[in-house]
Amino acid sequence: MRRSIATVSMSGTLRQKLEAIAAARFDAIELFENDFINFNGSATELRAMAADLGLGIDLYQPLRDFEGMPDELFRRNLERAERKFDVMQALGAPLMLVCSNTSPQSQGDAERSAAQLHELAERAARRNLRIGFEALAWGRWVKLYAQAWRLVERANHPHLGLILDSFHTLSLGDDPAGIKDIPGERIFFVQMADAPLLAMDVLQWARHHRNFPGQGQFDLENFFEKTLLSGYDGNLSLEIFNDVFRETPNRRTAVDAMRSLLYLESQVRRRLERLRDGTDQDAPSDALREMADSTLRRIELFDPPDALPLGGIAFLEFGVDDEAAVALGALFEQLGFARAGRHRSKAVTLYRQGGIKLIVNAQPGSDARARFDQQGPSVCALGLVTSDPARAANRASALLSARYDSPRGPNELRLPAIVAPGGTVVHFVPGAAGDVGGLAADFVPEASEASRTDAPAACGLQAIDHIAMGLANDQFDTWMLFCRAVLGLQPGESLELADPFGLIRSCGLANAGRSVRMVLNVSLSQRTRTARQVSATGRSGASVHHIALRCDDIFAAMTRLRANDVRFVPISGNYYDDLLARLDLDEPLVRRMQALDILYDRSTTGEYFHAYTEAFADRFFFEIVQRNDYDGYGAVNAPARMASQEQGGQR
Ligand SMILES: O=C(O)c1ccc(O)c(O)c1
Ligand SMILES: [Mg+2]
Repeated sequence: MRRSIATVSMSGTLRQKLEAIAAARFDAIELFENDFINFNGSATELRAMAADLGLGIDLYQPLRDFEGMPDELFRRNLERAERKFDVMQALGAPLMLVCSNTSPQSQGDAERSAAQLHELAERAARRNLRIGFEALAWGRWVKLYAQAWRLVERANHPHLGLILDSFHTLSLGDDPAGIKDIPGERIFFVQMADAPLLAMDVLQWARHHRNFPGQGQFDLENFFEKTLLSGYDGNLSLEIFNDVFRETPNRRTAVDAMRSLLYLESQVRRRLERLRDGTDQDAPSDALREMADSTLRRIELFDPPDALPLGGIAFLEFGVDDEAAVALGALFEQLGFARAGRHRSKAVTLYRQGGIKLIVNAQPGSDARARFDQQGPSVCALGLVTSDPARAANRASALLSARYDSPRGPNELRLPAIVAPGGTVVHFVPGAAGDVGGLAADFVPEASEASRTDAPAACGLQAIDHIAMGLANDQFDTWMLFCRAVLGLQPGESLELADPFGLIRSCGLANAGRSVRMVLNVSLSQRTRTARQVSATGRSGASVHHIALRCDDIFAAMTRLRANDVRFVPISGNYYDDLLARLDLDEPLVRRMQALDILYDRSTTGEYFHAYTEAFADRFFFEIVQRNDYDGYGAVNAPARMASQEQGGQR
């Protein structure tokens, strides 16, 4: 299958788009007509430019408002088409996309529409070109792929075929199951687009909010599987109209685009293998198993190493300078962390409590220190536990993440590591290497620690429950795809939360075992605290915004943390009165929460107690959580937290 992308999907001039698309190793483009019309060169020049970059121009699109027109308009349409055929021949583009008519002048007479499409295909055939007909979800008469296919069948011309676009099918809630019964060779092109589920006018949704497979909520794996089962083996293409992509640096967009296709292919490959092997939930018929088998033989779908189960967040590493190292170390001790060791050769300190490991890195010349210089104190790296770190890194590389190689001192452990979008380093840590995840070797206990009389007592914090990222608007989709494709996390629901100065969009992701959780937060306003923290990251556009630490008894933990003078975000008394009004809770329990600024949420399965520390250096803060069979992140309480942070005051 040739992997391709429509030029409308990214920012830049046409030349810049093509360069980014080629750099991400696409085979071809769909040339969006406006990009050509506004190009300051001829079709021949564009053809040469694409060829130099190794890109085919596989589709010219779209020709609008064609089928079902009154005779006079039909004649004009044919003239228009002939001129576009001239352009296509000069471009070397073999296929034209005709989208279903949206004009009020079009007539719903299928015979007329089929005859007109036949004539168009006949004209195309004379030039050895082909026509693909696509149902737009808002077409006047043709909205569904089945309707488009009926017209194509009726027109009955070998140079006329069907074009599928997942957006139009899935936005209308139509079932793609019927696609597998269409002869694959009559499907001339396939466009893949995902989208968040939004209750809005379908045209606005389609023109502004599409995104790449794996970034939205459509079931594209099912759609693509059905397409492949038809026997189709043409282009796998992306056609994404998205307001944010129009301004996102196009090199990143192109890499996201390719990653989304590689991920989709690999997921569908596994689905087809399960279908072939009969290991799917519903027992497939022999015929279906046979179809899956022949599809897998016919098409080389991408086959990266499988995502490995993750076993937790092994550590977080903070980039600081000497001064911030002291301040952050002091905060960690207040939080009940013990200084567990100093790095053999670097200005790096390890803090531990329960199963949590926090590393403070102030080593001059290190990448951590460079991150501090750019952004102030921040999480520069994290470790994820997996049984096979090399394999996890190989999957990440296969899915286009860059490798990270740290400079290594004598006898130091080097963990396979990759770079997450925006520069945070993700190390893969072997689960088997003891409870320090193999890090122990790098750190030596400080002799003075053992004899310290002021060493902090633990506060009962056991594990890193989740980390929340603050993201620039154009990083959200990039991170969503990274978390799903590279790390194998699955998203929960996407929510909008009210900060006093704007809305925050928030989506949690977790692994199947729920030992690794990430929350992606993006500010839709420039004025929220999240937005200010994100802008402090400069071009990176992504940084850890808070770190949630889990305990088994939050009342005991909070009492100790308070005794250590940890400063928490104060919560309004009105919040607790509202809790009592909303939920059937014990008043003494609520008053105990109030005394400790503990927030509360309940789901059908369980309960969540949580509290927030004041921010460190206005960059990130900690959340103390207790989870009782609860799977969310207390999002209903985020507005209370954000309002309190803005109103100031402390306890
Ligand atoms: O929004 C549109 O006009 C439009 C054009 C061409 C397409 O392939 C499509 O899916 C939508
Ligand atoms: Mg389309």
